[in-house]
Amino acid sequence: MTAPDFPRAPFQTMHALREACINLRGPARAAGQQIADREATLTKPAGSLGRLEELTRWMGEWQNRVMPSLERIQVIVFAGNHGVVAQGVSPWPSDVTAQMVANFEHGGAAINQLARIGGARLDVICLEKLRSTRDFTQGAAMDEAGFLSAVNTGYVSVSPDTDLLCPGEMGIGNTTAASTLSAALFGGQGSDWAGRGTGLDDAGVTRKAHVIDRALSFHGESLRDPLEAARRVGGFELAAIMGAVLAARHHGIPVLLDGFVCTAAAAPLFALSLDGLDHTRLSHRSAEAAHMRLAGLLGLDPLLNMALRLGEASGGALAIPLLKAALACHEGMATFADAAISQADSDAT
Ligand SMILES: Cc1cc2ncn([C@H]3O[C@H](COP(=O)(O)O)[C@@H](O)[C@H]3O)c2cc1C
Ligand SMILES: O=C(O)c1cccnc1
Repeated sequence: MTAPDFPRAPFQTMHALREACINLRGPARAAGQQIADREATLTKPAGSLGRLEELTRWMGEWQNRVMPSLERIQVIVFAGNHGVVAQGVSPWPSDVTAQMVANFEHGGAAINQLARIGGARLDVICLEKLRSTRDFTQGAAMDEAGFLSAVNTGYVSVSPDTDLLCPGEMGIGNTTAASTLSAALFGGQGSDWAGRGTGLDDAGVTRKAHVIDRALSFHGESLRDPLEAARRVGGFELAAIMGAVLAARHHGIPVLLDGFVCTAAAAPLFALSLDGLDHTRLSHRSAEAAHMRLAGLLGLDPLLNMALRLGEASGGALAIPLLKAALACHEGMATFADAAISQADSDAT
């Protein structure tokens, strides 16, 4: 578990970042067609491996490979702290963020186990030495320099030769940032987006909803721009996730998004460009109530429904074996010709 050496920051200005979010490469349709053609020859009724078939095609189209690879998988957990914790939005103190980073480093967290099972490398990256953002009910969470630095850190943490990226986060208070950012991007009020996070009771959820409403009215029209919304009511680790997901797009790396916080962090890319998350799949449906509201708005259909509500990239890591299974079938199955199996009467299908 090592932090990579960082090359020069790719985005010096908000304008440069915005351009990079808008000028996106598309999928390699020719590779996808070849994958579909091979799939049709494999010894099974057409379409019978359901979403596994679609996942293979998706990986191949973004990797631009007729035979996709899952040799090099990167799980990256970005850690950051949140000034809005001062408003009583989490049952846990901000100190837990650093304590969990130490736990990641000692191999004791859920993500250590799940990344190992998935055969993935795990990087843990602390943003701003875990200095808190500004309380966004009273000002912008980040200034432009801090926001860009976090986006750049996320961007350069993705190795261009990675086959699959699973981004995740650790940051006490960050479900409030995710809810506020979701409301800023897609509308609605605090009560539409506030959930229990790490275990708030009903009174706590009501308080959290009011905090979100106060932030929305404080920032007002400035939230109309997705990057401004991410800077004003997001967080350092959310900005880094956005940077990492953008880097994956530029390098042709498919991405498994995690739960509510990770999905909200990536959502500005969709708000800036409707195809901005086409290289991602949603690994799972989080138990955080607003996750499915957000997923529906983004057009993302979760692969797993395991009632996880953890973060840390846990859902993404848990779904890696599904992708490996899809690939194993595509790669290893015999064709009808190889196995000398008669095919269905095409008039009857
Ligand atoms: C021990 C512990 C480990 C965690 N791992 C992820 N989270 C998750 O919970 C936090 C968000 O929830 P809220 O907004 O309610 O604070 C984030 O750190 C998230 O990654 C954890 C939380 C705790 C307490
Ligand atoms: O779904 C998530 O991302 C989530 C839910 C609860 C706590 N932390 C993260």
